[in-house]
Amino acid sequence: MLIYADDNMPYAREFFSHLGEVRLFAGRTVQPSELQDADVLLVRSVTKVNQALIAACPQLKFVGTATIGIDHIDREALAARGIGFSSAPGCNAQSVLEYVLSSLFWLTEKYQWDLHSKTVGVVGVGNIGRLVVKALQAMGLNVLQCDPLRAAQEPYFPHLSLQQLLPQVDILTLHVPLTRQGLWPTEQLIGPRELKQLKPDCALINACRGEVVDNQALLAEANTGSGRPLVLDVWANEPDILQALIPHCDIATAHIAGHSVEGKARGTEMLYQALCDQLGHSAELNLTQVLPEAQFTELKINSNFSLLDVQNLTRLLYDVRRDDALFRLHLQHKGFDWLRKSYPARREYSSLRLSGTQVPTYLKELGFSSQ
Ligand SMILES: NC(=O)c1ccc[n+]([C@@H]2O[C@H](COP(=O)([O-])OP(=O)(O)OC[C@H]3O[C@@H](n4cnc5c(N)ncnc54)[C@H](O)[C@@H]3O)[C@@H](O)[C@H]2O)c1
Ligand SMILES: O=C(O)[C@H](O)[C@H](O)COP(=O)(O)O
Repeated sequence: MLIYADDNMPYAREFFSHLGEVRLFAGRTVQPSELQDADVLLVRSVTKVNQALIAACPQLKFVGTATIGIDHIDREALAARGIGFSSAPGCNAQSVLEYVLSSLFWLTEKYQWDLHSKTVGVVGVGNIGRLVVKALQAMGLNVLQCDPLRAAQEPYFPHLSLQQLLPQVDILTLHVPLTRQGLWPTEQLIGPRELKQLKPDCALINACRGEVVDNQALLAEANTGSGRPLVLDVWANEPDILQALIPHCDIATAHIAGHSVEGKARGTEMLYQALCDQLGHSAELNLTQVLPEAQFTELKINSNFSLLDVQNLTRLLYDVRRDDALFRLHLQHKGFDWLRKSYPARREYSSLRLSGTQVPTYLKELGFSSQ
């Protein structure tokens, strides 16, 4: 069996070699003709699995994407050929939460906010949005939620429409999939009209998909001197992004919010399990067997630890300013995809075990583990 895997998919050989021959390919630039003898195709978000690619692979039996987003996959075309499919729902949700928290803590310091007096709007309350809501509420922030699909199914879900939510929030964070059809499409969900509905100083965080926000509208607003705090991990038309937006961003990164060591490895593991299920094999390897030891693993929390110390604690694991600095330094010469490919390791909060008799509950809600 020939298994083709994106060369940016960690541990692909470790997980899949006992099932077949693993060959690696460059995800962004691969041509369908390079994959024509594939039985299994394992991609990330940069490979478009469309009709042309599927037609070029007559033996294809399984396609997996080690990502949460599936807007690059033509699932109807896969189903029409009876090709098995799996994505990796939730694999990097914690990683995105940590990106959002680090960004919020930095904005708080930069603008000297009283974070706990802020109201945060979370749009899209699925795997990631739920973690964000839980973490912010645990720290005592006021959180408003917008998710019409959940509202339609869950009578007690505290949904506000986008129009109700926008004028009320001080920080808006987006966690929707990119969709172009259906009752609630998200392409350009935030455009000129929505920007006007926001408070002028409401911060905007986009770590879902670039096309969910009208990038030209953001630039037009920024060029008026609006000064709206901006955190952009994702951009319209990656990797050829609207570079004029970068100087207006407080944090600008290369679509790496989900790229923690655990987040990427979990994606590979989820595909491995899905392929084993399809083949009727039992899995021989799991995540804990492949993850390297973290550089530090234990920290004692004393009784005088307070909410004000959370920022310093989280910075031990991840400070988004590192990724912002790399982006501004290297984007021009090395490019968007180089930044993603050579992403330095970052471990999730759970890699640090907190000890002490009084580890606050909110730290567990943020994803830290305790003894
Ligand atoms: N930047 C990154 O590295 C990164 C990492 C992971 C995921 N993502 C993106 O984040 C998205 C969300 O991830 P997730 O795991 O939470 O997905 P999910 O499918 O679990 O949740 C998405 C939620 O959005 C809701 N939704 C859909 N349309 C909506 C609309 N018009 N308005 C409000 N809510 C709407 C859905 O009902 C769902 O609850 C992914 O689809 C992916 O594109 C980005
Ligand atoms: O949808 C996702 O899971 C994320 O956007 C993912 O982290 C994107 O990373 P890529 O697959 O492009 O490496």
